[in-house]
Amino acid sequence: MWIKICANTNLDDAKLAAELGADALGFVFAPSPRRVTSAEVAKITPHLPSTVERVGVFYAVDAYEIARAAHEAGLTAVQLHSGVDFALLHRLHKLFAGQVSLIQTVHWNVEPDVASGAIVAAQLRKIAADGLVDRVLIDSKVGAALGGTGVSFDWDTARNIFDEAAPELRLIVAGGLRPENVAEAIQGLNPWGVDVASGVELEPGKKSPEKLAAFIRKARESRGDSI
Ligand SMILES: O=C(O)c1ccccc1NCC(=O)[C@H](O)[C@H](O)COP(=O)(O)O
Repeated sequence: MWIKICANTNLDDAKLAAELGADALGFVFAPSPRRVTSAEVAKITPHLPSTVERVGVFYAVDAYEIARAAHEAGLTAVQLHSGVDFALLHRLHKLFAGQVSLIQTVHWNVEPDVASGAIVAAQLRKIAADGLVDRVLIDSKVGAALGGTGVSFDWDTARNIFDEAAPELRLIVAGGLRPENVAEAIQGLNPWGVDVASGVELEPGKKSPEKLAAFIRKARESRGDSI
């Protein structure tokens, strides 16, 4: 089970998450109460174990801007978090030349009258057919908010879609995960990975050591991973 702890803003939280066994740490460059700059992240990443992925979360902005930030901040992966833009993905793939990996987010709109299941399934099929990225993060869209919402999407509907739409993709579940529900998400959706921001916080931008430890332990236990 791949575990990403997202929206880190300071060295203490990032080091603790790595010590507790996170596989990846996220830093939000998109507009957010947890937003960081590449200069701030550059002071954190040199102190992290080299085995831990450092993921920058970006909205679709200019490819060179993303590449500059990734280089300055010492990122090993970029997560594109505002719609699927194949031209941008291909530009970044070329610029990074295998040095920085790409994760594409697909949003599940939680509004009850939106056919989110069908929309997500269609996007997954297109991403799989394009063939450039194999890691796709599914996150909740709540009104205009695209991340850090603390809201889960409809796991019951998602279950069949994840199994059928694009079995070749490595799916990462996000949106409203917490220590109390991460095992249920893993057992119900069988994702390749899980991702959390607000569910392990004391307040926006500050992690709770207890929640971090509980989240990572419960995610690992639910798959029978060694802790
Ligand atoms: O976390 C944010 O504040 C955020 C804001 C805008 C875009 C993305 C953001 N986070 C990206 C992530 O990968 C989060 O882990 C994901 O949205 C889940 O958040 P949460 O529901 O709070 O666990």
